[in-house]
Amino acid sequence: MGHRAKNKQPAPQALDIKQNASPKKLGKRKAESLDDKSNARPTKKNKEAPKSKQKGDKKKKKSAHFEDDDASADGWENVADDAELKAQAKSLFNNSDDEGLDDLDIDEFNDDELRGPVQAFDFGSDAEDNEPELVTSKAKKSKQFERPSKIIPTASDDSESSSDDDDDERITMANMAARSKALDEAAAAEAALDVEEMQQAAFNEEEDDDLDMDEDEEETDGEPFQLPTQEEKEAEAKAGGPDVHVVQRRMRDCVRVLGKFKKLAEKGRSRSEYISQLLTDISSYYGYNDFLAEKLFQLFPVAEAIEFFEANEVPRPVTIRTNTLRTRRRDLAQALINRGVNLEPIGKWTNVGLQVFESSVPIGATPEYLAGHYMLQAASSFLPVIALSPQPHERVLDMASAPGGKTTHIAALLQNTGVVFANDANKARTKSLSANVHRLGCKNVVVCSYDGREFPKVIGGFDRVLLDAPCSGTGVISKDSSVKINKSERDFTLLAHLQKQLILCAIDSVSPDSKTGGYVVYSTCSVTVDENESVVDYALRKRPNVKLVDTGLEFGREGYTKYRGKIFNPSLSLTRRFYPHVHNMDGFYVAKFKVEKRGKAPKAGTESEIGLTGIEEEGEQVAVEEEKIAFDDDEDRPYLEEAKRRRMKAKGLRPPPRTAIKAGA
Ligand SMILES: C[S@@+](CC[C@H](N)C(=O)[O-])C[C@H]1O[C@@H](n2cnc3c(N)ncnc32)[C@H](O)[C@@H]1O
Repeated sequence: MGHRAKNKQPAPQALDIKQNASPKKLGKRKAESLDDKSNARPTKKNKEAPKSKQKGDKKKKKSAHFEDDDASADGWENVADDAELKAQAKSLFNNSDDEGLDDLDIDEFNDDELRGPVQAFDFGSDAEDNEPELVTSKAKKSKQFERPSKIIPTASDDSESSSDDDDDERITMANMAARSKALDEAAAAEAALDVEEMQQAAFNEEEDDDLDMDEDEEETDGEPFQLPTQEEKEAEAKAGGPDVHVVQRRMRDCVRVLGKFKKLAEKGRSRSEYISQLLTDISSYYGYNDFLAEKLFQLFPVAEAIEFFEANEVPRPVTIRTNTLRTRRRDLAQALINRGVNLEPIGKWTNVGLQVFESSVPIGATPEYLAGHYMLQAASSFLPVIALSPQPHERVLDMASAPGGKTTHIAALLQNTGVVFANDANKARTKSLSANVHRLGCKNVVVCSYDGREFPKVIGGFDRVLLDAPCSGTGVISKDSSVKINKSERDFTLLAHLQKQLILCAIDSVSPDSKTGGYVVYSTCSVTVDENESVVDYALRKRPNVKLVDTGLEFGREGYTKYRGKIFNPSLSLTRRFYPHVHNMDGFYVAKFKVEKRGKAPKAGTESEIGLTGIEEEGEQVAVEEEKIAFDDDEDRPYLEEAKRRRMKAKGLRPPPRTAIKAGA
């Protein structure tokens, strides 16, 4: 267990600077900047709203909102007085009455337990089982919806403190989209430079002073920092590892030096030495295995990586999805408020989601919960279904569906028309799936249990397919910290191949003749490129009859089009990444494909149909492969063979030795 994990017991720190800032933890620079902020200007809210209104009891205000019938257009955040609050509440909750297709939702406290290949799941830990325990406490409230504090000031901190008044506002689900956009923009410049720099450093072990981006800038970042010597490291190891404060300070220093390498680095030390020290400290401080720490670290510019690791130490907001088959969001909100639940609408991007700040009753065991009025579901889990956008009367396949958060969301959007085939390879998990389907009153769901790779042989011709794939769960580490230590390189390789097989089957299960649909949505609760862009890019290469289309999601970072030497189809930028430290939701990835008839695809690079056909690979155009359905190429063969052996084993048969399969293949 890492230092940070060991010291994690207290509730996560919120960004309420006055309450939570600890000079000891945040370090000198941060502490100083916090002192400054203690005299900070009032937030926009403070400025705009009369004091007496602001101090009012939030819960009381909200009750008033739900009672009022006047309509208004905006969300909660800028509300100035009670009348306006009421009007806005009405407006917000009226949206859910529309039951439009944009207000999808889905659950996902479940997904954490559902990750990984079917054999690897912990069948006993169904999240639905945990729901009744979920009582949000007052203490939790201030922590949950605010951005986690950071041990290291970053570029995004700077941009926050220097930009307009909005920046002082806490991050809620409601203002998250706008905040994340601003953060994205601020981080973009740093990211572009820093990622490039990181990548080069990774490929090139030699010191490269030219990578210093800040050489012309005035040096304002303090003393050069000296890495520990070999003797110091040995002494540290002898003493049972470094002191937590030493590690914190060293991490801060390494980030600082890596930001201004030429100015601050010790003479004769390479960038990769600093990165290596930082990675060692990240592993020990946060409790990751070295492999995963590095894999996740590589995803971000240096300072942002620390934000990501910090965010994984903090629980995400508790959110629920209104089941519009049973109730309306404003009615549900009112009912829960009456029970002492403090909540508010999530954001404008969903009209069925509610964020729960505190509750005196277990959110997973209220009469409304038991009556199926809502699903306890992470906000990120709404996203794939929003992207899927199922239309009434369609036939939809949810290929990996247990315990059914997204299935029941799809069913609600279909308004109990059409049909949802809710499949999951894990039969045990289909029990909780069926239970949820019943509880939420979904009458258009067929539950089945096949290996997803058997589709479309089992049944095909769907209007839409959701593949919420089994994954490593690197996006939900705050819920399941075991991921930090139990994922190896081999797991990622195997998972990626299962995902590649499943995605081709998902594509092949869609009818290109669908009048209303013809879409596949691929999602994971993981942030690794192996499980996301690489899989989607593979599908584009193997299925020239598909192209990526816009997900329809209002926020999220663009998917990578190149990563550590890999070049993906440019249309990968249409896919979306979600991060805990940016969006205050679980790490998630969403891609949406349109499936066309085979053989109709134009050649790569023609018109705007990027991704519809093959891509340039090592200078050679990958041809349109009309009938290439089987996974019979060299890339897939070893994985297919391994899968075949596992299937035989599962059936109690003795698989032939690996060499024999190869010979007979
Ligand atoms: C991320 S979870 C799905 C969560 C679900 N979509 C929801 O919203 O509640 C992944 C699921 O994939 C299932 N699974 C694993 N391998 C599979 C396979 N080969 N075919 C179909 N399902 C599989 C697991 O049993 C697990 O329930």
